[in-house]
Amino acid sequence: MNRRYRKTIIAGNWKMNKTASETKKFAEELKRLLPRTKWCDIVVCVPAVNIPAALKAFKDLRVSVGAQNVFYEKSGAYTGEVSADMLKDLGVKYVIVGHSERRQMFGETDFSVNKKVIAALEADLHPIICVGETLDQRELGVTMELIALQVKSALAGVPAEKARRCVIAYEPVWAIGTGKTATAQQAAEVCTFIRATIRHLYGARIARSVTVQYGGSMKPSNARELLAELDIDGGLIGGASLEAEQFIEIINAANQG
Ligand SMILES: O=C[C@H](O)COP(=O)(O)O
Repeated sequence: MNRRYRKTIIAGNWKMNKTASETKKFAEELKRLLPRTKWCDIVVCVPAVNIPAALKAFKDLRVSVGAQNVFYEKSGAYTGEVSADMLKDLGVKYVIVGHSERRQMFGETDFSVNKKVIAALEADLHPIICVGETLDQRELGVTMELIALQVKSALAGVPAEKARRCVIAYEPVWAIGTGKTATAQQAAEVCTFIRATIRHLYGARIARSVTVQYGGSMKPSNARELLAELDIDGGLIGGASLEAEQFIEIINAANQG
């Protein structure tokens, strides 16, 4: 089975939720519930201001801490921004790039996503690159073209040895925070297409090793079915990652997949 070539990653995206003390409380609950053996990697992407608290709280749990955004310049007059080197220096391992909320509300484009991916990789971070279509785009029948464009743009100029460190998260915009999940078949179809796009860019060996996640209303009740699909190597989870018990159920589903 090809999955042995790549990591299964269950990543929580807390978005703009939880204070530093709530982060500590969550880590304590997670510690109590965490299975002894974990086949999947676990990541929690917290608000930037809570990264030090999260690193401290998750230190002994083998849970990696991720950021939700990064700026592509190394340093300078960019008020409010955080560089990849700053994240790396703190001990962050993953960073979400191009989430649809950032594309829709904060003017993120395929061009800035590409610059952020390159900056993250230069700092030895693992970018979690989000791609996904809106409902209009799905209904117009242009999902695959759009996904190919987003994947190719994000990886433009990224050499093969760095591409294998990227994670791609397929997040249909219509399924984010709506309670509507893509069916396992819909999600798998796009995740397989993402892998084919990577194969086209970098060849079969790299395509086999890149983790492709699904995100969009993933929860305990649908995680097992989604994660059973061979080309879905984990999840990027919003709402259900805020409750330790639900997050653990998804981790357990990945462990059994
Ligand atoms: O990054 C996570 C996604 O936006 C999914 O969020 P959700 O699980 O709340 O739908």
